[in-house]
Amino acid sequence: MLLTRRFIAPFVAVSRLTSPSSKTLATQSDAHLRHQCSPDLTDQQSLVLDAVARGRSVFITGSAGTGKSLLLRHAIRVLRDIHPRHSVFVTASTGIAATAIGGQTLHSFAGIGTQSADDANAVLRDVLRNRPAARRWAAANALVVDEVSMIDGRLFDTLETIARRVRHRKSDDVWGGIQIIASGDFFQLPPINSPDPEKEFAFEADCWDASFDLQIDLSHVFRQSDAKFIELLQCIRLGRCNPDQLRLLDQCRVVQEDDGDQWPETVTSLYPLNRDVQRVNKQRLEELEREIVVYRAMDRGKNPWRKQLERGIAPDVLEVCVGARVMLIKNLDVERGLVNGSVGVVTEFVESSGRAISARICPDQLLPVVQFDVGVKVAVKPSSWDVMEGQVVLARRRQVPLILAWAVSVHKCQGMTLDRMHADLSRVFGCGMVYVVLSRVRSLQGLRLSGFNPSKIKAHPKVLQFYERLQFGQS
Ligand SMILES: Nc1ncnc2c1ncn2[C@@H]1O[C@H](COP(=O)(O)OP(=O)(O)OP(=O)(O)O)[C@@H](O)[C@H]1O
Repeated sequence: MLLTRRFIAPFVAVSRLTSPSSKTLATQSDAHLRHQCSPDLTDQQSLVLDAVARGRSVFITGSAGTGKSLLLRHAIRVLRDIHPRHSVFVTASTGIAATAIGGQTLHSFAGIGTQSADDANAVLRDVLRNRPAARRWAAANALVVDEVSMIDGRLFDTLETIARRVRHRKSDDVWGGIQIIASGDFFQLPPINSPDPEKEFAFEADCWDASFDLQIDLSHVFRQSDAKFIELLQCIRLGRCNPDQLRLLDQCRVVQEDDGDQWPETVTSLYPLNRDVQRVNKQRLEELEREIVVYRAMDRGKNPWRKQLERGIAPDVLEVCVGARVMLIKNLDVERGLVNGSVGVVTEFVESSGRAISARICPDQLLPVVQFDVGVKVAVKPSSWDVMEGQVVLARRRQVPLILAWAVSVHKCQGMTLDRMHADLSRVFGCGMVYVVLSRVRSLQGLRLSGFNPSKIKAHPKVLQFYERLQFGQS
């Protein structure tokens, strides 16, 4: 399922690859593909990797859980194989998303800080004065942009203008010839404070269609397997639920004294606001009345990169005790089910052997042992989160990859898969948020709701139109 613009037949009529180097690129990529296209990937996912390996620019979209993030990781590997490594820049619209894929924010890559992109010429002047930023633009052969849905159309156009002007000696093409791989779902979280109502979304940018050889809407949902639940989520995504579907959601409502066994005691609650998350976790931790072990993140690097890490998923300070519900925030061992979002309970602390944990993170050098709900028990060692520019590590955070799991914020749960979840929707606002929340959980059986009101299921009309256009182009 794909929209074609310059992508008329497989890899025909693509105007970008006319440079002498393009043949080399194709040969390298063919060899690469035989190696990379794992049989586990769907046809659509393989098609994307094939296009990426052939130097095409691709927009990857799809419902929650269709494998966009997994595919993007594969695509980054392909890009690093086909281009000189220092010329591949991995970015995302937010610090959390950027840190999750080992990149930097799009703003910091571009050298535009967080200022408004209203005046492309003024921004361009700033970028040209900012030598490291101008060098990055000049050096880039490929630019990855994750969570592109959170970038507004005016900024997208401004970035394209910067790329073309900085690189005019290299290429007059769109984005100055940079291969763009963007990923995101416009039905999920929208841009914040878009300055121009005509260009609220990136797909409204003048250069949007010209930017991509292939725009693909991934259709196979992996996170859920129950067809009824998948259909319900699709309807929520589109902002249209029928009465039968609303009844299904109604059955998930939390009733007082409900589910006496383990609901909602051991279940993660999702809240839109951070202050609710902190309040619930603090209260539950205190109720345990056990000795608390503190883990402080160990950072290196300068600002603004350090700041990006501080805004990321790994906490500055993690406080846990025996009995605390915790959630993994990294994929530790996918085969054993220890993935981003796996939850469990801290059962004990053990002294680390060797240098498994720095005294700067935990003076007593204790590791938390977690009994995960998937049945695996492990002593969790610190992990690293990097801010990368090309191949260079700009900043690094080391921390134990856990957060308290009684409550998690909607923004932090992006990309997570949860077996059981209680969602408090009373403070949900805007389009897409109900969908983001509900699409984290694997099954309807694992879902409990409070504060739900059908009027909160909303999709933006422009987004609906854009996806209709995608479907139309794909038919
Ligand atoms: N081809 C595949 N075969 C098996 N599992 C897959 C495949 N592609 C993705 N998955 C799995 O599906 C789950 C969801 O994938 P992923 O997180 O990449 O989806 P996503 O589209 O980025 O979701 P979201 O929009 O919610 O962030 C993950 O557990 C991932 O490993």
